[in-house]
Amino acid sequence: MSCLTFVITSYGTSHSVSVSEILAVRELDVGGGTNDDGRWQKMPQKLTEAYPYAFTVSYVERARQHRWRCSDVTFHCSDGVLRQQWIQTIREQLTALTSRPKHLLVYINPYGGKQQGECIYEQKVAPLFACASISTDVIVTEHANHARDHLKTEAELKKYDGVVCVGGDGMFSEIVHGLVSRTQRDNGVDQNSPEEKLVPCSLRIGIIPAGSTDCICYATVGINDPVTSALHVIVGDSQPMDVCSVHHNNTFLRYSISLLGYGFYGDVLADSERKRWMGPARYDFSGFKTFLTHHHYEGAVSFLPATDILGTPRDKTRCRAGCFICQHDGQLYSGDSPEESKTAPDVSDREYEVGWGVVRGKFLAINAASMSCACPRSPMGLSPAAHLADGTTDLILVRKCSRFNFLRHLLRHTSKDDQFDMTFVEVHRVRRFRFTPRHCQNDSELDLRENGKQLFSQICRDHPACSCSPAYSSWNCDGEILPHAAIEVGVHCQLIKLFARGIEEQPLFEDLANPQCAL
Ligand SMILES: CCCCCCCCCCCCC/C=C/[C@@H](O)[C@H](COP(=O)(O)O)NC(=O)CCCCC
Ligand SMILES: Nc1ncnc2c1ncn2[C@@H]1O[C@H](COP(=O)(O)OP(=O)(O)O)[C@@H](O)[C@H]1O
Ligand SMILES: [Ca+2]
Repeated sequence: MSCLTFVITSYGTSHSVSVSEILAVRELDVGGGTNDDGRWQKMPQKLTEAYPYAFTVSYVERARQHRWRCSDVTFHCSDGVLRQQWIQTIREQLTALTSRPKHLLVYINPYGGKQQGECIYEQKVAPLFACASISTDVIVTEHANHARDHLKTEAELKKYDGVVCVGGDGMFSEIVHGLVSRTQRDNGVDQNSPEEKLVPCSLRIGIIPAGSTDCICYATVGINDPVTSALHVIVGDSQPMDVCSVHHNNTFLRYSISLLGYGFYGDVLADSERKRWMGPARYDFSGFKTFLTHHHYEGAVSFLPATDILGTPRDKTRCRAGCFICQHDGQLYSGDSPEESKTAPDVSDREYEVGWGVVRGKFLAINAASMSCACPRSPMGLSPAAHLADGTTDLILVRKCSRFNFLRHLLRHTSKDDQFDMTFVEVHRVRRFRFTPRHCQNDSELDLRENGKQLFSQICRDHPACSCSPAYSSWNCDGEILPHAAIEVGVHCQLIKLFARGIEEQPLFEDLANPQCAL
């Protein structure tokens, strides 16, 4: 990686910036004393006299908790020709970085989170894209599924180097559905077949967090911060991600990237949707209420364990930037046997159809986490050792237990304690799974739900003191409710790519305010 190294004379220390982390370079009018953005430059008189020709380099600076900031360093030259040579050379180096996007399609959900999407984009993100000479087409959505349908049918995707969504996990899910469906249609792939091998999407997706949970951003960047996310887009990062497909009776329902949760998380979501006016706090309210109702659900979970992989859900190591396991698609054997290593295991690989396991019983929660699902509420996540791009999902089964024990389990999500180290919890790293609720024997499941059983569920939900449990919960699929309880799920290894790099290990910090350098 090429590095621009500069000496900071005022401190007598040296500091290097990788070209890949330079955002832009521009001339500076020393006489005027201000930057392009109007910020006042403090320049010693002697320096400006001896070196009157200046230029400013904007680059990525790392701050605490995985936060990135745009910093400026100003260089002073003794003559104008030298300055032009420097500016031209840096611009040539930046142009050679082919992974950087030049033209982006941006969707803003004005309705997600605290309804600040437009303001966040205009104030924090658009100026950075402009500084990095990225042009954009911006669409503020007018209704749910606007972005999904636009991507699926209308958007001229060839014009763009990526798609950016400003919103939460639900908005990101819309973008994924639009892009994945469009890619399958363009390649003649039938999404309704659970066995079908899907074609990966070529366009990368950027997430500017402006939703309620924003767990996909948090788990891929390490923080929910619009500026940090915008900078990851500008430098052209690329992080592959697994995607789960969800089917019911050979009919495609949805894709899931983070959490598929039945029981507790399904009930929290169903209740919280009626309280959207509360904003992100709706999850705390509904979470507490759902915890008090303490409903369990009966059924059978069958699953195909990923036995041929590196890593387990109980590992102490974490998926981080440059993760070794994800680089090898999670496979145990790589390198020596070319055929084995080239093909990522996928839901369509028949050889994996052997060795299914089955667990029957009463469950408080059935969760599938294709990634850690870390978020501000749970900084380690639902499955702290899950990988972003290993072709597996962690299936977490929480059996019926006392309220006290369930509370202990939930509270462990907020600390470093192991939430799986409890007798009523089991976790399996799987490639596929199915769930069949006990009362679901055939296709009439939905009819039943819409009639008597649904009514029964509602009565029980409204009377938490009642000791009986409803027959069905709902699936929470990245924050959207699924209409079916009986589902079949398969993981598609690295189907999409984000403008992210995974969570970086924490660096040491230096405080370099407004450095000035002589060349
Ligand atoms: C009594 C203490 C309880 C503490 C429990 C903490 C556990 C939190 C784990 C959260 C996992 C979140 C997984 C992500 C799900 C999102 O996809 C989804 C939609 O997000 P968004 O579109 O941005 O709103 N969010 C949820 O389903 C919220 C679940 C909150 C549960 C309390
Ligand atoms: N303009 C709009 N009006 C209403 N709903 C929208 C609009 N644009 C997107 N949506 C929907 O809003 C829902 C929530 O969006 P999201 O950005 O995830 O916010 P939150 O994190 O608060 O749930 C998603 O289901 C998405 O489809
Ligand atoms: Ca995974």
